[in-house]
Formats: sequence, C-alpha cells, structure tokens
Amino acid sequence: MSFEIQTYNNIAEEGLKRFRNATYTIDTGAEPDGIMLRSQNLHETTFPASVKGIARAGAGVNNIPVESCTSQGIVVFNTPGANANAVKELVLASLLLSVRPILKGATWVQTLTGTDIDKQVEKEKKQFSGFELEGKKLGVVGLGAIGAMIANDAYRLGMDVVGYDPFVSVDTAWNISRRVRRALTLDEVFRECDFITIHVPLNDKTRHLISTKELQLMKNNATLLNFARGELVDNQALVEGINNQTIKEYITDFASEELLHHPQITVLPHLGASTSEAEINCAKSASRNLKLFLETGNIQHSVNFPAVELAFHSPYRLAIFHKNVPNMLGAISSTAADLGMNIDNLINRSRDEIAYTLLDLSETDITKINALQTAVSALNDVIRIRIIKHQEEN
Ligand SMILES: NC(=O)c1ccc[n+]([C@@H]2O[C@H](COP(=O)([O-])OP(=O)(O)OC[C@H]3O[C@@H](n4cnc5c(N)ncnc54)[C@H](O)[C@@H]3O)[C@@H](O)[C@H]2O)c1
Ligand SMILES: O=C(O)CC[C@@H](O)C(=O)O
Repeated sequence: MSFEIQTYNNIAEEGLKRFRNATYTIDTGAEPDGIMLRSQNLHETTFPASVKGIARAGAGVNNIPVESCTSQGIVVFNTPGANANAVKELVLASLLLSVRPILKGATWVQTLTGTDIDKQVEKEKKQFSGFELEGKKLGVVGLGAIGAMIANDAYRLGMDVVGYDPFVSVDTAWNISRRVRRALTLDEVFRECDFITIHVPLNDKTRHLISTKELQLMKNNATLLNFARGELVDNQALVEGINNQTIKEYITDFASEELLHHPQITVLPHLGASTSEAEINCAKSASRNLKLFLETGNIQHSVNFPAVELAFHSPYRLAIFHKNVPNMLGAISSTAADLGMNIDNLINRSRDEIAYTLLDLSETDITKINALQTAVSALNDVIRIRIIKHQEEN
C-alpha cells in the first residue's frame, strides 16, 4: 500500500518525517490520501475522492468543513492539548504586559542621550508605573486544555480566578485547582472580573459570544483577552465599547482591519501556538493520528468519528463508515457470509448519528474482498468503505 500526503502551512519536520519512507509521498500528486494543515482555510476546497483523513496540527477545526467531511466519510483529526502550554504562556505574558507598561518604558529608554541617563530615568520613570495582577479577578471562559492551565497558573500568581464551562470534561475538571471558583453563568463572569480570557472553540453557538450586551455587563476598567478565535468577539461592538469606555482594553491574537491603530487594542499576528515545542508537538500528534488511520483504520483524536482501536493481524480489513441505524452489523455480517467469507474480528463504535465498523477478514483473495466491498457499499446507510491491506510496520 502507498499513500500520498498533502500539506498546507509550515508543518514541523519532526511530524513529517513519519511519512519519509517508501510507503508515503509528500506533496507530489493531485490525489492525496491524507491532508495535514495548520490554519489553511479548506471551506472552499473540493476534496478529491482519494482523501480519507484530514489532520489539523492544532486544536481548532473551524477552518475545515467538518460536517461535509463527515458526510463524505473523511475523518478529521486535531491535536488536543498539544499547543496548550504555548498559548497559556502567551496569555500570561499578555496579562503581565497589560498591567506593566514595560515595553513603552524600554522603548523610551532607548531615546535618552547624555551623561546623566540614570538621573533622567529616576525622574521620569513614574510615567511607566503599573499595577499588579495579585488580588485581581480573572474570568476564564472555556476550561479545556488551555483555559484550565491558565486558571491554575493565574491562581498561582495570586489572582482570584473564576471559571465558566458548562461542558467541562471530567479529565480536565480533575486538573483544575479547587481554588478556581466555578461560575454558573457567563453573566457572572462578565460582571465580576477585571480580566476575562476566552478559550472556547469557534462554532455556530459561540460566534459573537461577546457582543454589545456582554460588553455592557463588564467593568469599565476590564481587559478582555481573546487568544481563541477572532469571530468569538463582535469586533464592531468591541471597538464601540472601547470608544465609549464600556471596557478598558482588548488584547487579541486575531488581526482584523477595524482593530488596528487603536491605543487600547493590542493585536498579535496569531502567535499563540508559535513556539518550536508546540509546533513539534502538534505535527507529531497530527501525523501519528493520520498515519495510524491510513495504515490500520484505527481512529484517535477525531472530531467527527468515534475513537476506535482494534489490533490488526488479519490479511485484510474493511473500514466501513455508516449511519448509526439498527441492524447495520447484521447486514454487513450476512453480506460477508453470503460471499463465503469468515470474519476474524470486528468492532463497531458510534458517535451521534454516525458509526464506524472495522471488519477483519482471513480471506487473502483480493477479488473476493473487492466483491464484498461492492456488496457492502450497496447497503442502505453505508457512507464509505475502505479496504486496508495489512502491512509491516515502517
Ligand atoms: N491562538 C492560537 O494560536 C490558538 C492555539 C490553540 C487553540 N486556539 C483556540 O483555542 C480554542 C480552545 O483550545 P483548547 O485547546 O483549550 O480546546 P479544548 O477543546 O481543550 O477546550 C475548549 C473548552 O471550551 C469549552 N466550551 C465549549 N463551548 C463553550 C461555551 N459556550 N462556553 C464555555 N465553555 C465552552 C469546552 O467544554 C472545552 O472544555 C481552540 O478551539 C482554538 O480555536 C488558539
Ligand atoms: O498553527 C498555528 O499557528 C495556530 C494553531 C491554533 O490556531 C490552534 O487552533 O491550535
């Protein structure tokens, strides 16, 4: 078996090297089996029928048409937590920089001349004095991989931390300090906090999570930080809110024309995950997910199909994507039996309306396997079916 991988954006070599062997080619053809990307927008892309999996080297998948991929039986992966520490450090740096005008001070020092620089510094430094984070209240909206780390570390910096996440996972909840108070409503967070940082995914429910109404609930001296996605905040309402002194400051990782050249708005060029460590972690995790899926059909860290793991020892495996409806397994097994084929092993998992079945066969005659593929494809509610040949590890 051989696979073609298409890449977009700069994917770290530490991840790509999993594909530098005889089984794979990278960026050489128009019919890729797998796609690896960072922030490339795929919403207008028509995928060739060859595409089986798309791996996002990062957390957010809003640049991928996930729903349409699901209906085509394309598995979309992300890399949960792989860049969380990088984002956490940038948010903490931004919090610290927002209370201490040290960059302005450092720029000013460079303008000084003369032999009494030390005296000029002592005389003028009061213009660069700031505040402390200790004792201030931070609201963290979204207590996932990033939000949870920020909540814990902000608490360690002496901040009073409130978190809001109605869907927090049990695993993450275990990792959050019990000193982080759980807010029951978003309004509570907006009303009480001096700093609010958002770490939720962008989707139809969270787009413009923060608009005029939410801004008006915030304290006049509040700082809003957005290192999750630009569209979570209604930029027009935000600029109006800052101009009307509804809130004090906005710090974001997502550039947009209306946010530029405003003294109370700091815009970074999407640097949250831009550390060597995060880029390597994400590339390694994305390539591991994609390679495992292409070679075995097993699924880990998918955002649209269930996790499935079945040791692969048989000569052939069918990977069947289908709707989650009754008697699908019965129909698949009797189709195999009708063709005289024995099933070595089988696993079926579902996720909402979608299900996925791996069927291992002792049959070695590819003509018969192809006939089974054709017969199963003709069953109602089957979305896609792949034949995977067992291969030695590489
Ligand atoms: N700036 C960057 O470079 C950068 C890097 C990584 C991630 N991100 C963005 O940050 C987001 C979060 O990343 P993560 O790794 O923490 O993801 P995550 O999936 O671990 O956490 C997201 C959390 O948001 C919660 N959530 C969902 N909807 C919510 C809502 N309406 N209100 C409150 N909580 C809600 C979920 O329950 C989950 O706990 C990503 O989706 C991505 O868009 C940006
Ligand atoms: O790849 C990047 O630089 C950003 C990734 C980030 O947006 C994410 O969602 O993980």
